[in-house]
Amino acid sequence: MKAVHFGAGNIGRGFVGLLLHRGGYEVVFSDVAGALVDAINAVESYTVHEVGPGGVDTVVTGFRALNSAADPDAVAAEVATADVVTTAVGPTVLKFVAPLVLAGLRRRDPALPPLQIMACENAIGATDLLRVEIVGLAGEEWDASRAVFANTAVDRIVPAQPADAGVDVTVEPFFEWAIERRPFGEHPPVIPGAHFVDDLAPYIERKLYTVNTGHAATAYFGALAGFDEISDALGDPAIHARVAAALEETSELLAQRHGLDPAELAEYRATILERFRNPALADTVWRVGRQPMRKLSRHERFIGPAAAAAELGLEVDALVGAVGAALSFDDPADAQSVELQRLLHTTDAAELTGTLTSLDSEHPLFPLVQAQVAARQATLA
Ligand SMILES: NC(=O)c1ccc[n+]([C@@H]2O[C@H](COP(=O)([O-])OP(=O)(O)OC[C@H]3O[C@@H](n4cnc5c(N)ncnc54)[C@H](O)[C@@H]3O)[C@@H](O)[C@H]2O)c1
Ligand SMILES: O=P(O)(O)OC[C@@H](O)[C@@H](O)[C@H](O)[C@H](O)CO
Repeated sequence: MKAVHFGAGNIGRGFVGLLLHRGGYEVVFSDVAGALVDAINAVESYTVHEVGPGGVDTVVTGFRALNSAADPDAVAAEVATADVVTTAVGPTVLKFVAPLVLAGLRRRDPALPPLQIMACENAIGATDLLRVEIVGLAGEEWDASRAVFANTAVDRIVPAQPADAGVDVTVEPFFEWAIERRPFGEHPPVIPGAHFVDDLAPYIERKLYTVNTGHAATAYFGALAGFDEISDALGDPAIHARVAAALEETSELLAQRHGLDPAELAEYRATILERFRNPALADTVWRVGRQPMRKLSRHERFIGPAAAAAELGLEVDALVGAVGAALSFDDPADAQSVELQRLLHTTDAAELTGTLTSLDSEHPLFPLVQAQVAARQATLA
């Protein structure tokens, strides 16, 4: 069995590649970073180090890597004969992966089973997004019987890796991978430890609106207070209280929307905050806060739950406070952070609120976010 995995970065090697290897797939990593591709091809194995309570080391073998920027044709040839395609490139990069997957499908022997495609990104409906890109490129030639698409929710914290780590990856021991079951019919992919579910919505929303809302809130409050590391930021009682309050608001929404048990949600929140506090993980506010404009967009970790909660008349003060902290995220190395700070200097508060969140000005959340934008602009004047 063979899997082609796009994005040989932190989660690609430290989670998706690892579980595909455990499932018995040969893993062909495809990446645009030439030095990373060379480094992967220079070794016969790499080690995933789990740090924290119960952590173990796992040696991964049976992989190779291709440079999709230098040799897209080779990638298409691998896709043509693969069983599974996965991605972990970031939601905004899926449109660049789509042409390669389509090129592989065009070359695929019609006698082969449908290609099983799963995008493993932090976004609701990421695989749907990839499917729309592929189908759009194919136009009238699209043959829906050649591929199956399943949305997934992946959870494991994999920080940026030290420069001297080679292709080894340090990760937390915890992981969760929920995958839509129905698209696969009787033939799901072999991924030990993953669970297949009929309705992914509660899983992806619980994950994105708890793990990622809490993580990003910690990063933005932490950066504002001068912390570099997530574990240190959460050690600050004032930041802990603000993050916990934001997660109580998202839990209330999840309980109402999906009927999730409040006591189980409280336990889930506690586990997650404990994961963030893992001192062995060396995760930074800069990685976790990366791409703040993506994180402030309509269906993402802040505006997604806050908009839905506001529509239901639920509390959103803590989430709105976290949005305010996100507006202060100022990392010269992050293109979206630079653009956000530029827009704050140049754009009227109401217009910028609409640009960032895509909320209608009549939406009950709109004036609350606009007030945060105006307050941030007042500090810059
Ligand atoms: N790191 C985590 O803790 C974690 C956990 C769950 C989900 N995710 C999600 O996984 C995705 C990747 O995150 P990451 O932390 O591994 O980032 P990363 O930057 O470590 O890895 C992304 C990789 O994608 C590669 N890439 C960029 N453009 C590409 C292209 N066109 N084709 C092939 N490869 C390309 C990059 O070179 C890089 O190696 C994101 O959507 C993220 O939200 C990350
Ligand atoms: O990858 P992002 O930028 O969407 O979010 C940053 C982190 O919150 C994220 O990578 C988490 O570590 C991960 O989602 C944990 O499962």
